[in-house]
Amino acid sequence: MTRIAILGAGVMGGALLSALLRSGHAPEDIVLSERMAASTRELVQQYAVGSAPVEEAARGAGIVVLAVKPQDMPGLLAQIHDCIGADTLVVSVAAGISTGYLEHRLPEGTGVVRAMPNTPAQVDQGMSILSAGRHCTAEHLAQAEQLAGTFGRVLTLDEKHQDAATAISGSGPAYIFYVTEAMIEAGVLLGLPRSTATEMVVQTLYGAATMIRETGEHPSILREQVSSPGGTSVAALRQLEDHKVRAAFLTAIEAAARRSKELSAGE
Ligand SMILES: NC(=O)C1=CN([C@@H]2O[C@H](COP(=O)(O)OP(=O)(O)OC[C@H]3O[C@@H](n4cnc5c(N)ncnc54)[C@H](O)[C@@H]3O)[C@@H](O)[C@H]2O)C=CC1
Ligand SMILES: O=C(O)[C@@H]1CCC=N1
Repeated sequence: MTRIAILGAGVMGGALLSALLRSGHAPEDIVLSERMAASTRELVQQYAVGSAPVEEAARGAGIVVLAVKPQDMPGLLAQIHDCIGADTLVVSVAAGISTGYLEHRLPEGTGVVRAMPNTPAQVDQGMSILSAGRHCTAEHLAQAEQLAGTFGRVLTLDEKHQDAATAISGSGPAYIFYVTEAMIEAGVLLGLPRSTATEMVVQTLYGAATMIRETGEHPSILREQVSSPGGTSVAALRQLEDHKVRAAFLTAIEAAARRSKELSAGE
């Protein structure tokens, strides 16, 4: 089986590691490299996978996953440059880092895929957007799609959409968690015990998301079904409009996309 090296085992690298194991990859086919010794020890003990310095982990791997912060990418690429084989696929999950940037810092002709996953990958409900680099073959892309498919849904899009993908689905869970927190806080304000408010909010989010997926209806139709004339929902929605919550989402998501562009240091 293809050996997979995960370089950087923080939130995303760790999520990928556990998803691969859940989906049946053998621990001996996965090697991780993490510069924080305590995290490495914990993951190696928990998952029985091997660990090695980045150079060693990358050498001989069929797929090398780069899961470090964008700021750490130049150093990592310099470290592994001479360890990438001719057929190795390099998959980067870093926000803002383009395939061109990676290709310029890896051996000429390296197959590269830029991926934008999200943290629901931890529970196999991820959303990953993939974009192929210049030297990425159909087989490379299929490998990357299969890899990302182990922890959720996958879309393959032109790279020009990656900043939008980062802003919508990459960072998206943060907005949903923020809304969740706010709704729980509102329940507490109305006198509910925090645990009761949490259960109500979480099941409501889960139910609403499931409804959107299963009915295929536009969210505005589903919202109208909840909003009885002169009732409670319209009273609340009017406040959300008055406080420009929709406009705030547009501005916020634009800011995330802008930040994704800024993180890209060019080629
Ligand atoms: N957290 C998220 O929701 C998402 C993160 N991403 C991207 O994933 C990448 C990683 O993000 P997180 O996992 O959140 O960060 P993190 O900080 O949790 O993990 C990064 C890990 O890389 C390690 N590291 C850095 N340089 C290293 C090196 N040279 N050798 C070995 N290990 C090294 C760090 O010690 C750290 O544990 C980022 O580029 C981010 O843009 C993408 C989608 C979602
Ligand atoms: O906030 C970030 O920069 C990363 C990329 C997408 C989600 N988390």
